[in-house]
Amino acid sequence: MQPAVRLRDLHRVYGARGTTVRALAGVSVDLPVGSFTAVMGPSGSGKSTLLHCAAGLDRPTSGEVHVGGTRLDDLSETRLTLLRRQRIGFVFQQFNLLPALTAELNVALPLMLGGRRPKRAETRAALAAVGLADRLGHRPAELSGGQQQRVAIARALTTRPEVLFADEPTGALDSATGREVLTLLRGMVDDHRQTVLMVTHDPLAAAYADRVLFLRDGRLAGELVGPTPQAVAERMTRLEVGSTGVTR
Ligand SMILES: Nc1ncnc2c1ncn2[C@@H]1O[C@H](COP(=O)(O)OP(=O)(O)OP(=O)(O)O)[C@@H](O)[C@H]1O
Repeated sequence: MQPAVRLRDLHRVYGARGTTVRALAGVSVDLPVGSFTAVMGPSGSGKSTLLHCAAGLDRPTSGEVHVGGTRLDDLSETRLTLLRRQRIGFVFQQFNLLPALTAELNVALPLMLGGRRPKRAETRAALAAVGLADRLGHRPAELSGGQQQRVAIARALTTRPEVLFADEPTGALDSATGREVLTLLRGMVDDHRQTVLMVTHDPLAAAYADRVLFLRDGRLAGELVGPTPQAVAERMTRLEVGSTGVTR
């Protein structure tokens, strides 16, 4: 079966002559449909760059990115924008909700941008699914951080994306709220066979995934299948000792 995401020999070099940074130095990996994968590694190891290239938010310098059967890295900007809207969902650390819009309208927005007039029942069902049926009319400033992240997840889910890309989705949340968000992501994979790729610094968060990919200096430096927080933390400690990047 075709993987949800296929990355082949991805390289990403930033900057020009003299001051170049090699953020990705040849990453190849497949994400099976209906899998939850976490990406970890020391600071500067290329995690966000990998996620952005895989999601079509950034273009690799060389290599191939496939989402479903579509090759992304050589699409025109217009077609890439359409594909992102229709087939990819995003959740970021800082929620990225529009402050002037209610929760309900924030959730409806991707469908509207896709040229559809969303049914009220649809957006309400998405908010109910993340436990926010009673917060439809609230604006982001009237919601807690965890509630805002749940709105962002509901928004990402309304288009039923093939792949959800999450960049530190629990980074701005306390641990209890973070666990709720991770349980929602886990449920998307288990109940709806969606595919999730999540960058995180937190071994507890990574342990919600089926598999953890470790990056070091822009390269894959191993993986853990069926990760436990302890095993992830141990592997991270070893990686940080050997990394040439800034460690934390
Ligand atoms: N737009 C850019 N221009 C120049 N260099 C960049 C750019 N984006 C990232 N880099 C560099 O590429 C490398 C990888 O960055 P990236 O953000 O992917 O790392 P990361 O593993 O996500 O780090 P962190 O855990 O600190 O968020 C770093 O050395 C970074 O400084």
